[in-house]
Amino acid sequence: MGLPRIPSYPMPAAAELPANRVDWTVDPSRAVLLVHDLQNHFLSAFDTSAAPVTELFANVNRLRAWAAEHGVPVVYSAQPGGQSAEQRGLQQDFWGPGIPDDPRAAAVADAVAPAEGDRLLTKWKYSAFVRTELDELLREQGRDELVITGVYTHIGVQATACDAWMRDIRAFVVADAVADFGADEHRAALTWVAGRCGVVTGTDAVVGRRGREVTGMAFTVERIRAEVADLLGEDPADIPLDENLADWGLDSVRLMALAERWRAEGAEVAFLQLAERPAVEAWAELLGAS
Ligand SMILES: C=C(O[C@H]1C=CC=C(C(=O)O)[C@@H]1O)C(=O)O
Repeated sequence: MGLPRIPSYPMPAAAELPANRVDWTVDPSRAVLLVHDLQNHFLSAFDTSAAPVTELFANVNRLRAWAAEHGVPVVYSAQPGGQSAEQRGLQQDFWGPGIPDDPRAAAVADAVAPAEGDRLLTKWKYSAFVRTELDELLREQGRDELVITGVYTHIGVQATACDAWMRDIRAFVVADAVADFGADEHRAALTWVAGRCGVVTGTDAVVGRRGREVTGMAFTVERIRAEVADLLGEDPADIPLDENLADWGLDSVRLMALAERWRAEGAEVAFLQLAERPAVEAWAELLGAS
């Protein structure tokens, strides 16, 4: 009993996604991003250095960056370790004792760890709505769309998407930001969601070129400074050119948002390069700014 060993399998590509029955598209002003159960215990069933987990982490981080850029609240669900048989209920019959009483096993994987301001839900059942405050949280914020990422596609992800439908909340399952016991279960879950309760989409389609129009503007020191100022809610004139922007509150999620935005415009710049020397002048050099 317990989790299977999951062999590596390729993440589905955009061309392989099932046809959706409805034509909803994600609206950042209505959406909440859910990172579902990406805890070390559940990920230990995979080789986390291989597909689909490598893509899963990268795509969840792209979505987190998109969320930071568009003011989309981010919610993490996580089950507690060391649950009693009573707390486990029927989960005990299907999966045994679950997450051990070990903080490392219960922690969200470092690669996608929550950022400051993200909400954490303690989860008890397959659906992230059951015995949690997810429903209230959406309603409090006047939001009715849930963008779902995490594991496992045919268990909690599918159950949460279905539960969202019961509550008239539009679920979007991001096909390449979820992972499963194998390619067959992954595909079957996506097909069921697309036909019965939500929309199946891909990371590119959510973050893609939708949020911010490609400006076609040349990179200049002033443009970079203005974008940094905009992200930090500061006046561009106050942003120093040669100081470490981490000291100005530029965290890794915002940094990812910038890398994502500039890459969408064709700039060959990686998050790690920006993180290495986080200053306007250094980035201007990287971007070949005039
Ligand atoms: C990651 C999930 O947890 C469930 C799946 C397998 C084992 C479980 C457990 O042992 O608690 C969970 O019920 C999910 O809801 O998809």
